[in-house]
Amino acid sequence: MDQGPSTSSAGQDFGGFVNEPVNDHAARLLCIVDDMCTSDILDRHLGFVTHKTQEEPLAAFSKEDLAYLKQQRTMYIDACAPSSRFTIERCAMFEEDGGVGAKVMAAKDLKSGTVIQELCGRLVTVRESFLKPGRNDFSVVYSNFRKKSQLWLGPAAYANHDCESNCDIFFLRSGVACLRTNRPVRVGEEVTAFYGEHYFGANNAHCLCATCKEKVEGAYANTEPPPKATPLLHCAHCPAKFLFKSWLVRHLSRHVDMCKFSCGVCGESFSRKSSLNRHAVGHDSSMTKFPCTLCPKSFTRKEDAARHLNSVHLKLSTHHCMDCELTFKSNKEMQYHHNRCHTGLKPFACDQCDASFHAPNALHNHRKRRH
Ligand SMILES: C[S@@+](CC[C@H](N)C(=O)[O-])C[C@H]1O[C@@H](n2cnc3c(N)ncnc32)[C@H](O)[C@@H]1O
Repeated sequence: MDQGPSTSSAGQDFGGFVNEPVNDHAARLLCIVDDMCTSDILDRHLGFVTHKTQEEPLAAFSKEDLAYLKQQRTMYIDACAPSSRFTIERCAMFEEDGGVGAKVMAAKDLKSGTVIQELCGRLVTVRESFLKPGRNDFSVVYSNFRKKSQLWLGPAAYANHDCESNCDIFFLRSGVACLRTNRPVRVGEEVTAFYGEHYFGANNAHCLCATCKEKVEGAYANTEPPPKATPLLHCAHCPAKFLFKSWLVRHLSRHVDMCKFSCGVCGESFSRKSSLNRHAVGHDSSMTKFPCTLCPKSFTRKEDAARHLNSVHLKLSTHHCMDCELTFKSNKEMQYHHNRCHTGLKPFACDQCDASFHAPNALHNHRKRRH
């Protein structure tokens, strides 16, 4: 999101930009506390797993870190409170969000110029090298004026971009910005921000906002030549199609023998040797440093212990991806994520052209856009 000087309304220090030393620790900490808050507060409230930066957890939190976590928690608690002037809801509009996106909707009529303080987020300046595309760069504010990028994480990060947005960024205090309406917003209307002229490609050519749709601009414009159909590799055993041979080869192993690696200690079987190896260290007590607090199981990785606690004991998101640490509310959501991020599987084929997609909502968007 590009922010020139004109949108810096309240904060004279421009949200902590002035002479602020760039500090990867601060950025990491913000990612970690935000992931914790969205898991604990927002995801429980919504009933699905929202975006995560996947930053490695800290070994220990200092007193200052805990105070920081508390402040971030307060932002989400206020945002999810019944008195909040907006709600955060599921949004299946953008394929890039992997079926687990969210959007902000007005819960009350708002006059033009309303500072929605509870729709805020914390800003931390980052080096470009810190940002990992598609992982931790999902909410970045860029200042054309100061030539710096800042992560902006908190409830406000769920506001989508619209080329004629109804809100602007408003700097509340050093390091904290919220949204302010720039025209009257009616209850039930989506609350949107303007990310910048070129956030979704040059002149926002890939923008999928409602305004672009209405004006047949951005990704809806008919100016591009029809996309050249990429020859897809077909699986001989099922309808799956793949872009790369390596993806097809990996997929084919599923049709051969799903469980060819079995554990010599407990007999559990796995389709991959790496999964068996990971499982086997669980039998070696010298390697398991993270015990479950509620049962005798022990884990080599802190994330695995947390995932076990969440799924087995707390019955939170029980469907975990077999290839990464993300968990999902339903098996379908997990499968769509797995298709998109790990196998490239595109089982949802368009009946009017050669395109196929990882999830039904992506197919639906394609049909609406192209046919
Ligand atoms: C700051 S997040 C907004 C919240 C997002 N919907 C989510 O749940 O993660 C930015 C991401 O939302 C999606 N997005 C928001 N507005 C968009 C738009 N106008 N066109 C395309 N994608 C958009 C893109 O995936 C983008 O990377």
